[in-house]
Amino acid sequence: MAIKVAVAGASGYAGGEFLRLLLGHPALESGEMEIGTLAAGSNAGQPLVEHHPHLLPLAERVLVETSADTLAGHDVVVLGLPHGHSSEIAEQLGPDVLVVDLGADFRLSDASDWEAYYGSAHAGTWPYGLPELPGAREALRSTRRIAVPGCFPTGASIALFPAVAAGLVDASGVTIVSVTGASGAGKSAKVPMLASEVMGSAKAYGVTTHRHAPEITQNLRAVTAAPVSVSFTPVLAPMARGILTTAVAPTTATAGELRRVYAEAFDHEPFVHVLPEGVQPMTASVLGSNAVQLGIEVDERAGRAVFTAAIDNLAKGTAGGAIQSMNLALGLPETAGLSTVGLAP
Ligand SMILES: NC(=O)C1=CN([C@@H]2O[C@H](COP(=O)(O)OP(=O)(O)OC[C@H]3O[C@@H](n4cnc5c(N)ncnc54)[C@H](OP(=O)(O)O)[C@@H]3O)[C@@H](O)[C@H]2O)C=CC1
Ligand SMILES: CC(=O)N[C@@H](CCC(=O)OP(=O)(O)O)C(=O)O
Repeated sequence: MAIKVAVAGASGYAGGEFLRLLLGHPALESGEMEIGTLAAGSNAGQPLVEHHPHLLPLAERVLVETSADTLAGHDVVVLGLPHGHSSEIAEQLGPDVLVVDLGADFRLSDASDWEAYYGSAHAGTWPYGLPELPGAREALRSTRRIAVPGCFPTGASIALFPAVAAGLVDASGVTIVSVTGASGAGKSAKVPMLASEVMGSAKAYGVTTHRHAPEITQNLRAVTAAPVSVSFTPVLAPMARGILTTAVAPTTATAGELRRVYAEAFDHEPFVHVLPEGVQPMTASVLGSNAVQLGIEVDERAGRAVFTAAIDNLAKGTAGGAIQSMNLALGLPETAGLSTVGLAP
């Protein structure tokens, strides 16, 4: 019997990217996997391709409403819904169903962090879909519930955790600035995402308040007993996709010491590529792929380590990361359906 996959939020950016990647998945091509229900909210009843003209192999598919009934009878249910909508649906799906939540509902373990940043009751915590973090891959192999990380925490956590775990940076003084494309806000975003407002300008937002600060902090606290304090600022830039994160922390380590620790952490990781000294990542190099490109430098005059990370927010930052974790949970090759080569220039 083929593994049947349903996608809720299929008309959205994250759901659409999940489907694009799934269409190239070898299990789909071999018939081991099939695409079942494609669900939406207010756009239920419309053809999928009206929202995703690039998904032509699914040209016959019509979006249905999102409910426990329409999502029943699947082996995998992917939820690409706005925050706060996943737990009600997930509760109604059986424990044997693999539920992959692209939203934030189950990422944070501290209920008070959730309440402070999201302003609602905490739904719970699921295994975190970032296999590169220590211990995460093993947990994902045996789970039926996956909380896919936020796009900013994906790049920032990968950029920082080896240095923090090895005690090579002062984790109480981490400053992160991430430049992001507009698709991170979802297709429903209007002002200030109109092309006329995004093109030709860059602007910081969520300064001191962004909800990904506690998620990044949680990921770093998981690898060290030392104090962790993170300042996080996102910057919206005129591009459709991509995130370039710059993470800076005090250090007395040399670049060589840092590079040895990062080689140990990532030499065997299929999607994380540490670039040679002096070479900086760029978002174009990872677009459409599941790759993370990392730069590692030490500013000796300032006593700071400077880590840079490029990801595609919709690929490794959401749908690609989701497929990587889904593969692990289904016992499929972790890299199936995922490219490591981006679209540059
Ligand atoms: N965009 C990104 O880079 C990232 C997104 N995510 C997360 O993925 C999730 C989806 O984001 P994204 O795709 O960008 O958002 P979009 O706004 O592009 O899509 C939202 C989807 O949810 C559906 N939806 C909205 N309200 C309801 C409802 N009440 N009931 C059922 N379906 C509903 C929409 O359907 P309809 O078209 O009918 O309105 C649409 O399919 C969010 O939780 C987001 O935080 C995570 C990481 C990165
Ligand atoms: C440009 C832009 O608005 N980006 C979004 C990132 C969305 C995302 O990845 O994260 P969640 O899954 O936690 O919503 C933001 O800053 O809120």
